[in-house]
Amino acid sequence: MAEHTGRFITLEGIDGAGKSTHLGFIRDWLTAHDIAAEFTREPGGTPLGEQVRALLLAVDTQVSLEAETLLMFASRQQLLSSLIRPALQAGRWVVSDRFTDSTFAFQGGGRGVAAERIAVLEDWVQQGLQPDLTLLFDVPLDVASQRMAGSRQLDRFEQEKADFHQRVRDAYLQRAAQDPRFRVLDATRSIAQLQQDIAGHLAALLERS
Ligand SMILES: Nc1ncnc2c1ncn2[C@@H]1O[C@H](COP(=O)(O)OP(=O)(O)O)[C@@H](O)[C@H]1O
Ligand SMILES: Cc1cn([C@H]2C[C@H](O)[C@@H](COP(=O)(O)OP(=O)(O)O)O2)c(=O)[nH]c1=O
Repeated sequence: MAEHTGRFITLEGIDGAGKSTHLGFIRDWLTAHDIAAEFTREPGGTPLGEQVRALLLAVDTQVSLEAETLLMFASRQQLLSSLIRPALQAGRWVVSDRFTDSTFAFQGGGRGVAAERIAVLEDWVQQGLQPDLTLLFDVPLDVASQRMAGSRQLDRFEQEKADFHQRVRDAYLQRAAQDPRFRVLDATRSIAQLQQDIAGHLAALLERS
């Protein structure tokens, strides 16, 4: 028997790919289908997680790559135990703006932490729980940086050089190729085209028993 009855959806992509833009659309789609859902984000989503987020995104924070990885998982454990698991067990859907694939992509691909090490933390913290559907918003770096230009103050990750973001994108695509829970969206297309695709993926997930 499945561990939970709700569905767990995660949104992933390099910074500026456009994933946060679609949260409102997903919220409206779920409401229109009478589905109760929780929306959250990583790092963050709980009082402790939001403090971790503030620390990790601040441009003047000095942190080793191991400590950064562990803090991502500390925030994740808190979020899983206080929000994600209870919601799924109660039959609610959960939509998270980033989850563990971000750690494999940013700390793994971007910073060079071994994927095997991240997988140990994943097993410990998630105990087998995985998203049911992961939407990967994929764009070339130049499109993402154009989208971010002028529109926001860059955080500690966004300030990284282009080769870091290229490794993050490559790590995402490599991971997506190995796991059927991913849907890779060509996020260079218009918001309307993307929403059409997203609606199709949500409908398919709703149909899945
Ligand atoms: N498909 C799209 N086409 C054009 N602009 C987009 C598209 N998706 C998002 N944007 C714009 O790109 C910027 C970054 O989007 P955002 O959703 O904040 O990215 P992310 O959450 O992936 O970092 C925003 O200004 C947003 O309006
Ligand atoms: C969840 C997670 C996020 N991150 C990074 C990716 C992002 O640059 C940053 C915050 O994500 P995000 O919320 O996408 O930033 P924004 O609000 O600016 O769109 O944290 C990691 O490096 N590892 C992780 O495990």
